[in-house]
Amino acid sequence: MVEALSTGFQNLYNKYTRSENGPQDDGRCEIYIVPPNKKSANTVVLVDNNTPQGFQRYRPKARRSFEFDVKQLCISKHLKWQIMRQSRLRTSTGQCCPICIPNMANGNERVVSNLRNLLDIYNIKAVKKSMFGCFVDDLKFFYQLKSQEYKYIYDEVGTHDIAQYVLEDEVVVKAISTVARNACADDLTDGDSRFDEEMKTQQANTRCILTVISANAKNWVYKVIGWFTYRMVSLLATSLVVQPAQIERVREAEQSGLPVIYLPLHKSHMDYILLGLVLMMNNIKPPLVAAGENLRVFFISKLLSFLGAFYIKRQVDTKKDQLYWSVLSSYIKNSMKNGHHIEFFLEGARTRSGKCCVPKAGLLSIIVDAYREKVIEDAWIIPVSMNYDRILEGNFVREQLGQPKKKETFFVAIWTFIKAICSHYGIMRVDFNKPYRLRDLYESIDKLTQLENESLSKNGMEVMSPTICYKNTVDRMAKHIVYDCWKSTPIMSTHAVCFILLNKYRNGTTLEQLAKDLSILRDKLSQGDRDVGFSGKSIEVIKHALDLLGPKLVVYENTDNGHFVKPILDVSALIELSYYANNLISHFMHKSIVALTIFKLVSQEFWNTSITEKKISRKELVEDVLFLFNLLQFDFVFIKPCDSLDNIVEGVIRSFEEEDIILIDNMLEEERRSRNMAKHLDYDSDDDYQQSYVEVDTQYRVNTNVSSLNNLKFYRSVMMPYLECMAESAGSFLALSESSVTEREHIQTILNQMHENLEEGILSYGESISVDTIKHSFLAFEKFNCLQITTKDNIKTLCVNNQSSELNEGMQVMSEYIEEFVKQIN
Ligand SMILES: O=P(O)(O)OC[C@H](O)CO
Repeated sequence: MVEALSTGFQNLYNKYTRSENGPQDDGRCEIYIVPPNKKSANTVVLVDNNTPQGFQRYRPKARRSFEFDVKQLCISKHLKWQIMRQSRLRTSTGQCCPICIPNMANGNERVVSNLRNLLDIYNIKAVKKSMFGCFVDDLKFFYQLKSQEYKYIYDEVGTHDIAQYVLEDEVVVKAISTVARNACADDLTDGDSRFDEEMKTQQANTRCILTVISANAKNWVYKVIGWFTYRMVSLLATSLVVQPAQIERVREAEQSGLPVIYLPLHKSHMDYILLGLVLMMNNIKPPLVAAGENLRVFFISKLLSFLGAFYIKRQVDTKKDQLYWSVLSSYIKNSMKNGHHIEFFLEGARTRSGKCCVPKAGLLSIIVDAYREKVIEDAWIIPVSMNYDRILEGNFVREQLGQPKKKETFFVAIWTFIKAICSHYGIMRVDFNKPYRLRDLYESIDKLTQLENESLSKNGMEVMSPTICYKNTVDRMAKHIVYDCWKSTPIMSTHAVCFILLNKYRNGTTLEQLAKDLSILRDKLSQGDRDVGFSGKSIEVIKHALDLLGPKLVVYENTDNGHFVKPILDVSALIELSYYANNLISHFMHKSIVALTIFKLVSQEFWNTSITEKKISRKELVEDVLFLFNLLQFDFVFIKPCDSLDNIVEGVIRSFEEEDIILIDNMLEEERRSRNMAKHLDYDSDDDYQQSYVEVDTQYRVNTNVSSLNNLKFYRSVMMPYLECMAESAGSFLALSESSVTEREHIQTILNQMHENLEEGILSYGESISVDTIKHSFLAFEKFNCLQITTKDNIKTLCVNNQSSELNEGMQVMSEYIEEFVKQIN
């Protein structure tokens, strides 16, 4: 992979001609070329004409003209959202992949699904209304819930509890003796007695690890806490929405006797609470939940453990921490074997940016191992997404701006709870993707990995070892699961409103215009088989969303021309707004990447003259899209392992044809046909024939009319903040006087530089300031061989100058290449 990336980049490097924006007199490189303020007919381009030299400036004065008052907030808090009353055909989202799980895939079926609000227990017919009122009825409902069996929980069943299984596990026993042997390797003088002593120490260690890891699920705690959580969620949210059809599928999977692996995308600490509550209220056995050790705080840790939480280290080096890893693996495997379901977050931590994070495959590999080692016959995979109009945590702005994460403590939790019940959070929604078998996904992805290995061997390249093959397979499985889940996540009202405001109306618009845009967006989402977490008239939806977002994020004022809505454009507000807007990136990311590339490929004169179209080469387009996919590989999962770049580009081009951005061409159809034919020949023919086929480069005709241009600009703006951040990061290394710098220090330098550039109007998007993306840029540059990262005593050091100074040159090219994407065209 590393080699493929660096070769790809080397090719770019070789053919690259330098941009005009090289280093300035003072040796610093100009980071940005600022866009022209080209005003268009339908005001898609956001321009402030008062700013000098046509720079875009988003530095608002503080405005406090928000209309909502306390009374209105109270009304809104108790207003039941109409959503559950609508019985209509909805897209059955979260279907299985038709390529990897063909036996379970149903295409884009639509189902009659009457969404249900679980907070309304009378409506869902969970309990009959009694004369004692809802408080007693709720209690009765939770008391009557089915008691689940948790037979192998530590300390509960005496000698045959799960701890014994783990302690007797061959792998754990081996790990104990290996660690003991390693520990006394430097002290051989004392012989066996020293080793025996060390064995005892490691056995005690194993028990300690197990005590921390083990969950202690208890039925009565589930019921009491379930009831309490239910009351709490009723206070915070207007509704907790689920799709009954999805719940039925989960129930079927759960009753099959196989373990169920719940894999939610991680947005909030509410995630595990909501998932448990939803399952419990539907009499489905809740899973054991892998929780980070950061949640082991006074009282709460015990409580969560009674609710099935097992605590794991946030980062485990499987080689250095061999004992820990073996105990954890054995605990999870034995739990599954003994009838437990498991829940964990593939992303590892809550998303700080609103979009999904690139998954980590560690825990998934334990599940796959269990299947391969025949500890379990198979398992059900259920990707889950929890969606919130507003998250309880408030926002992650501090962390995105480089401040350390606040530690979880008992008092912080209590304070968050008190703050939460004084506020309101709109709709919460839990969606379950269609369950599928672990075996099916594993076998399909493994086949792909084996094919790749075969092709490496055919081409005389070094083949992957079985360990690397297996690692790749599990990595790909994790990516596939997260990609599918993210793509099928419903869009909430706040997500849609923030998205439109940030990408179309940064300078504000009327409420009516916003409602029109929301209706268009709803149609587009529905055409793309995306579900939305709201219903009703667009104007009401917007009012609901604005109410939740509040005056710190949006200005909503009465003007002579009616109601005017405008996002607050200071950095903190922009980062928070983009957190919500980023939920839609999954729907627009491919179009955005292609739009960014088209802008790069068309030449300068294209925008100034009266030409009606401009041809661009498909080959170059695909190359640039590939470059962007690789550059942003630590921020996004762009592509499922079973899909191809070609397919994705082709899909975007076809939809750009429908939108008249790319002009339909008869020749193009011809070329498509011959390309498809060539593809088939590729599969069927022998090598000699393949070599004789020479692909002709297709030329796409880009339409230059105003509407096409504005659509392109809109799509481009979706991913632009990420590219701006990458460009800032690459540029920062060129201004570096030292050859190496610590990661921490350099992140701060980049953040300062970005704030300065934003102040001067050089940086267009305040939300591009993100510590996450900066860190990911370092990793990407390392893959491209432009940067070296070394870690010593947990301190990361970045180095751009090696002895041959090739790295620095690489970074120069990298910076200039990214500039080509972020520059704005005259
Ligand atoms: O987002 P983090 O880093 O606080 O991690 C959240 C995880 O749920 C911890 O289990």
